[in-house]
Amino acid sequence: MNIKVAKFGGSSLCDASQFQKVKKIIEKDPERKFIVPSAPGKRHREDIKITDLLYLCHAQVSHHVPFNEIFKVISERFLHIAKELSVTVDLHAILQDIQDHIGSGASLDYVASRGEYLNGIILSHYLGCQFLDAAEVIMFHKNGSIDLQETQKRIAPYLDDDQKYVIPGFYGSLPDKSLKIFPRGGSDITGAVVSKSVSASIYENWTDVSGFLVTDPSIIPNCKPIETITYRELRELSYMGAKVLHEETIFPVLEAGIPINVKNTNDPENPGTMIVSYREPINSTGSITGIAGRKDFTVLAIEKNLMKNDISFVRKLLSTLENHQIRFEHTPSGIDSLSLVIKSSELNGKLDKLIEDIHVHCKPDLLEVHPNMALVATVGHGMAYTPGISAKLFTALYESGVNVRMIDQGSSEINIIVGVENKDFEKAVTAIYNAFVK
Ligand SMILES: Nc1ncnc2c1ncn2[C@@H]1O[C@H](COP(=O)(O)OP(=O)(O)O)[C@@H](O)[C@H]1O
Ligand SMILES: N[C@@H](CC(=O)OP(=O)(O)O)C(=O)O
Repeated sequence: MNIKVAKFGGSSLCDASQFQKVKKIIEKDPERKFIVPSAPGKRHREDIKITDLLYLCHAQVSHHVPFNEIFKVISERFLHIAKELSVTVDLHAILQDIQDHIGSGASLDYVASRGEYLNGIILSHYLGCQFLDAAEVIMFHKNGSIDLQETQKRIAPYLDDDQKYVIPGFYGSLPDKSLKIFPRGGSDITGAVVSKSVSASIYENWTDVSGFLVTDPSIIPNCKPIETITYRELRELSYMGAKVLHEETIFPVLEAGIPINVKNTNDPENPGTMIVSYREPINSTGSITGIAGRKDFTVLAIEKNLMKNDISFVRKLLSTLENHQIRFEHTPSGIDSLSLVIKSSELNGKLDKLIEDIHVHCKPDLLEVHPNMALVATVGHGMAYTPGISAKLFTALYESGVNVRMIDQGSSEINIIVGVENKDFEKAVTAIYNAFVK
């Protein structure tokens, strides 16, 4: 029998009524054998995710401030879900144990992971499935990278029975048995790691939208969904800010070619989006796959006459960044000019010294700092080979009055990135969407 892995995000498990939808989905398909839950997410716009409350608990304890009030909110949320679902597991004892551990200075990774752990326990009881603690099966190397071989070995004993298993998302264990979490949003990565480890026929990622949409629905309401997208396109879009899937999700499933199906827990019959290794390139109708972007970058624009003749210039510039431990995103360049696009958060408290050091080591003729920039990526497999795409994109931006401050097609032929001012970000996304999709 094929094995399917089904990951349910925090929005799919935010309250008892969402759990009921999840149960129907799991019961509908016997192949859905491994279920990966996140912690309860937001029930409405102003709500707070359980994971955020757990981070807050840890911060309170590290500042020697009482955390009991916040922990009470967390406990009540889980107890309420369990009560509404008539789940009889003794949550009080488990919650007390967690509270004691947090109070005695448990690690951030332990504290942050408890939302998935508790949700996993409730979900497994509610579904009548086995609970498989991620601490026992999702294994990391000492250096913090995922140990796929060991994970596969640990999950192997559970493959051939007729049980279904709930494995909480977001965390696993280091070789010394301490807990380690993935980056925020990382339950998606757990789902991919489990899929790879069990050679799943498909990795279903259940969320609150009907698949990967062409762009962020908070900018374009009723945005069109993407039917099929390649891993590479997805990687570009999620790296550039499309929130649905964590940007590292594809790596475990990429080599094995396991398709990811993004589906909507609130509309389970909708086919959602299939993420696959290959699809036909976009054709001469000039369509695109998606648009994503982020605000708050700073561009350092550097000019130096005969820059290309100074063979050590780029090395000196990048060494200066390295000395300050600053990561950059893009480096569009011209004959005698080069720009560094850096997340503004990377520069906090470091900008003045960085500029001083660039002047000392690289001696540029001109160095300008442009803060408050946003990047907008338009992504589509085969875009570079399709005449007219750039013209359409830049015409749309021009006609909307968006001032394009930077262009970067990079070496990947599936992406055109433009830099605009933060204030023009939504306008730029809307202009591109209307030109290509509407
Ligand atoms: N391109 C996009 N397609 C779909 N959703 C997007 C996109 N960009 C941003 N989003 C947002 O991502 C949300 C789903 O991601 P997330 O909140 O992490 O879900 P989950 O709780 O299921 O993990 C959607 O509700 C939507 O608001
Ligand atoms: N709960 C964790 C992990 C996660 O992936 O959550 P979600 O699936 O709701 O994005 C977080 O908030 O970061």
